[in-house]
Amino acid sequence: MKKPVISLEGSTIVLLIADATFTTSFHFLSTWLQNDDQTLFGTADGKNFWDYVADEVNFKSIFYEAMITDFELIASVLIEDCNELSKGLKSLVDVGGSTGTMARAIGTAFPDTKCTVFDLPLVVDNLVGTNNLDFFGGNMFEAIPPPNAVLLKGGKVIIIDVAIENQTKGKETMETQLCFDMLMATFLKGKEQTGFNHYKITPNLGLWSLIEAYP
Ligand SMILES: C[S@@+](CC[C@H](N)C(=O)[O-])C[C@H]1O[C@@H](n2cnc3c(N)ncnc32)[C@H](O)[C@@H]1O
Repeated sequence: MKKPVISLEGSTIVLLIADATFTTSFHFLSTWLQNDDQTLFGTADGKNFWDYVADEVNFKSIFYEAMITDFELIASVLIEDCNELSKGLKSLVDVGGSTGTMARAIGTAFPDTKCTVFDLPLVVDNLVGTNNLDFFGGNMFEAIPPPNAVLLKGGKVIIIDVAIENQTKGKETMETQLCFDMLMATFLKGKEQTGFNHYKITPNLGLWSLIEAYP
């Protein structure tokens, strides 16, 4: 698979996190620190982040475009450098797999692996699969589709995320990872990953790492 070339200026993920939707929320920081709202985003916009994405057509397109661009790059590196991972893998579910960039790339590179993309109905409902790729809409906090049980039974949980403790990549990378961490903490009640040292971490996906967790 040919690696896409992405410049910093053109990187949709950079444009996304610099979008006013994110930056203006920080004007409400002092209010949020003094109220009981779960997220800064909730204080600034009055709604949950994913509801906002669903309602705001322009932001929704910037958001999912950024996911596609970012994950095209990550998929190409993953397939080239980590193809050991897919050995014997009959099926996989990409949870929060968005419009299927990653699963489509894996399905094309490994035709014997059946890939299911699981994401919110508003994201996947109109998407069309292929012979080894399908889409399943739902809420991961309520139910995970049956093929995921196969994936877990197969013995592998693969996480692609920012692993902050990996400080070998230099100051700029660390700063960008911390910027993501700040966005996760204020927008989604989450955080980037720390404390995964007991899993195998391969930090070869730019800002992201491949984290292999085995049940
Ligand atoms: C940061 S994006 C991940 C990008 C994605 N892995 C890709 O390949 O482009 C997070 C994804 O999780 C999805 N998501 C958010 N809440 C969800 C939920 N409760 N259940 C399922 N998917 C969810 C979003 O729609 C979004 O596509």
